[in-house]
Amino acid sequence: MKDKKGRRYYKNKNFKHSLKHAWNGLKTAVRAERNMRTHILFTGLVILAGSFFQLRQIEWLWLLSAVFLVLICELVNTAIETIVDLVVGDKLHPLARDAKDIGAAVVIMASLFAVIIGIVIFGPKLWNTF
Ligand SMILES: Nc1ncnc2c1ncn2[C@@H]1O[C@H](COP(=O)(O)OP(=O)(O)OP(=O)(O)O)[C@@H](O)[C@H]1O
Repeated sequence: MKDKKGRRYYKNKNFKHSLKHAWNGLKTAVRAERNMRTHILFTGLVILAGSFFQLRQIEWLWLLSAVFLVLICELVNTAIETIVDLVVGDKLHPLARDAKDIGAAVVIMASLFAVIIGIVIFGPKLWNTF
């Protein structure tokens, strides 16, 4: 569907529109995906722990990169799942399974990276504290 100027009618008109739709996408993902809510909870806990241990700037950079990578991958995974469900509906298909499994693997890889970063940063601090 196009408007009089030949543009798709649902195309974002300006940055504010783009931002509004991105915010809606974030809300949809948080509402629909329990994993997304878990990642957000962990992000909050990690930020609290970072403040408690008064991390250095470089430690904050690694930590925030890791937790944001997990959130980004979970959003991409949710988008993949949504597209797969749109295409196949209730039908089972090996390619649908593969697409979803690979999407899940993306999140697992990012989570593994975040766990390693967490151990490297907090491991010695916890060891010295307790
Ligand atoms: N249409 C399908 N055809 C074949 N296998 C499917 C299909 N939909 C889902 N599966 C299989 O079931 C698994 C779970 O699918 P589901 O849509 O419930 O993902 P999910 O539990 O929301 O994933 P995540 O834990 O990453 O959020 C997929 O990883 C895939 O192996």
